Amino acid sequence: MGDNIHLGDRDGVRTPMQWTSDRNGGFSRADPARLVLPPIQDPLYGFQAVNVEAQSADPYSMLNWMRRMLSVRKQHCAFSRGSFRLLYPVNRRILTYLREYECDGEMETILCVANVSRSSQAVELDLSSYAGRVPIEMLGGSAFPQIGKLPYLLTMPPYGFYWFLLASETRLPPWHVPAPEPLPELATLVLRNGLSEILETPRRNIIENEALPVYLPMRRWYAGKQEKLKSARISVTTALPGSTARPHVLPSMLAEIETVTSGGTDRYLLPLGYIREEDIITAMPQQLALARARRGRYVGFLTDAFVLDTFSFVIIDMLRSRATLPSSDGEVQFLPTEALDAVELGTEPPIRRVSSEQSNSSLIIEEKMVLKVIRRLLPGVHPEAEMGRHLTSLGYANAPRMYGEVARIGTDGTRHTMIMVQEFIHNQGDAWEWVLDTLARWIHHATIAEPAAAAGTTQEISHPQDELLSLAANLGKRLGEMHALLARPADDPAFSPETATVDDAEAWAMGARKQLEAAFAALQARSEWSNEAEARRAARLIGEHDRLLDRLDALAAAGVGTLRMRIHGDFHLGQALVAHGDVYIVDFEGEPSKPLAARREKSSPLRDVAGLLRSFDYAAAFANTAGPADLDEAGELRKQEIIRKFAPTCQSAFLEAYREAAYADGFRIAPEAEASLLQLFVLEKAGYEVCYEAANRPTWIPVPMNGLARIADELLSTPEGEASNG
Ligand SMILES: Nc1ncnc2c1ncn2[C@@H]1O[C@H](COP(=O)(O)OP(=O)(O)O)[C@@H](O)[C@H]1O
Ligand SMILES: O=P(O)(O)O[C@H]1O[C@H](CO)[C@@H](O[C@H]2O[C@H](CO)[C@@H](O)[C@H](O)[C@H]2O)[C@H](O)[C@H]1O
Repeated sequence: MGDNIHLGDRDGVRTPMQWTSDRNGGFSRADPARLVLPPIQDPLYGFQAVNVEAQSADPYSMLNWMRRMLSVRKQHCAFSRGSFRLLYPVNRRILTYLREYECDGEMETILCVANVSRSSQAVELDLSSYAGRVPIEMLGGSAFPQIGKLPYLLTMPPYGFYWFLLASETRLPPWHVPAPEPLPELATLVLRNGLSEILETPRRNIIENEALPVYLPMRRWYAGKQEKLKSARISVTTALPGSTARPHVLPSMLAEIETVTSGGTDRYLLPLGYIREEDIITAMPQQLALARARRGRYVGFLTDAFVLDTFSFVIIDMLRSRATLPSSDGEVQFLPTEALDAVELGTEPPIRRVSSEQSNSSLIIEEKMVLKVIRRLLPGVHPEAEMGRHLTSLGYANAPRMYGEVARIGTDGTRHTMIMVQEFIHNQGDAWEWVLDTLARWIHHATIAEPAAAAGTTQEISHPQDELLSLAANLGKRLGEMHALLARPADDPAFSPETATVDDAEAWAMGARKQLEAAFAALQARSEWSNEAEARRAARLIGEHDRLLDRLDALAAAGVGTLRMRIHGDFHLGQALVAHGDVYIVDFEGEPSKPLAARREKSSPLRDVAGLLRSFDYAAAFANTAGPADLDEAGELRKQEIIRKFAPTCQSAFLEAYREAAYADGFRIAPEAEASLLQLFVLEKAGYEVCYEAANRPTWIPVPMNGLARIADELLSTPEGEASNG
């Protein structure tokens, strides 16, 4: 600022500092004509246009940019003391180097990439030795796609640059959907006619003994990752008909895979289909392939039929015709609801896959319906299908309408729900993503944009904090309304509310005890923590085991006489869709690791409330590891203050709105019972989360572990019989 490149020698940088737009740029009150070297008057760079006062007020000015760069640089020793290693990408217009420095036992790695040319460039970097790490852009705090074994592609604007912190997997952004990892090597099967031939030897042996043992542990929906897989076999199959619209496509099959691990026997649904190589237009059929399959002159893949559009079309056709298909064990029934009749689809409706790598796999058909393949098959009535029908019949408007269910009824009468189809809710994402985005905006607002807001140069229409509080209140209101409906007397015994007895309270305490014991076992089994503080916290928590469990009975006893009814069962921010300024509740299947009967049990509605309270805590913990990395000490303090404030204020707004909406028509839970039960269920939920993360996302364990440690501290610091309002 203030350089005059037209002056000779070094005088160009010796012009006075342009402080303000006042006389002489605020540098001197003297008569401008009497200055030895007058400040720059140039219309572009003169002090009227460029000065410290104006630049301080603009968060995106050169001055503030420079401050942020300096502050980032100061926070990371790797910039000043780290090792320096040049990378040599093929594109020589891109300068790339790594800085690494070990600080407090942790290696910090920074990747710097600069486009030194005047045109946009693309570059492929070999970062395979950092596979699994997540590049976090250090100025804005945004996470980039995870590094894999393949070359890492970046596009750069003219003279653009990036500084990335190569962080651990826990910093993955919520939108991140990992590309499914293909099997390292695919066997080749030969098929003459239909898919049923895979059930014959030697093809069956190849699938069961070679492909599945590698394939299953790579799937997010496979819940046995912690145990050794002893065997996997195709236990039940149901042949689906072909599609009349696509006669060249080989009919798919509903295959049920029985797995045996040290933890027991499980059953998973893996619809199988065949796709010719020439028909493949996306990577997924190949990524999710179990084997190559040759059929006549065509080469193709035996793959998860979820990725084949024809599979979904056939399921919808079967539902519309209320079909029943014979299966190797019983029959598969296609059970539509009346609501399905009102939904019309085009001849080739577009299909969008939400993700194949969740607890279940969901896809969206023509933005009208969601088809969900249930992966872990359990015997019994499926709570989501049942709740969907019931809430639709009660006229509850904030959950998707149920369109149908596909279930296999075994020869012994056992039911296994395999697929569900429901209304698609147009949405702005789920509340988890929404909360994280809004929280990040709040932090940005308070740490970077606020000085500008104070100077009146920017205007936010609404404050992110207000938006968060309003979302929290909406969540409370809609959950409360749902519970108020479910608390009403019902003809169907599966839905009629009851009063909790002493036995129920004992069962609640027992359930929480088992869950916590499993969580302690998972914590004890973990040998490595990412830092000393975490390791100490885990050890301290484990040490509180007995004292904590001793408190459960008293907490549960406070629930005697309160209402037991059907509930959501696994309510968290990811189970609410944000749409039209409102929220919609989805995924009524309950906690996926429990048997169906347990998930259908009537329980306290406060379990759902506790689930959401925990979820705000998760969001706070997640936000703490994300967000702008360029904060100076004051900015970091403000960020911490926001994160500290966020969860409790949202939790209060949520609770208040919940009570107002739920406690009506004689359904009310007294404050003391409410406080004790919330403590019990929050504890149990945190225990569940530790186990869930251990089995599914082990790098996330610290999030619920830290939560559990804090809840335990709060509880143990209050004398027994006195509930803390944590
Ligand atoms: N009815 C729906 N309308 C729109 N999107 C939905 C609907 N149901 C589910 N989704 C989307 O699919 C995601 C996963 O659905 P969910 O039922 O939670 O599956 P899972 O049982 O695998 O967790 C949700 O977070 C949401 O983004
Ligand atoms: O959505 P699902 O039915 O598959 O539920 C399971 O997975 C959830 C994570 O996807 C898990 O939720 C936990 O992580 C969430 C953030 O990803 C957080 O908002 C929740 O509060 C936390 O419990 C859920 O417990 C599990 O059952």
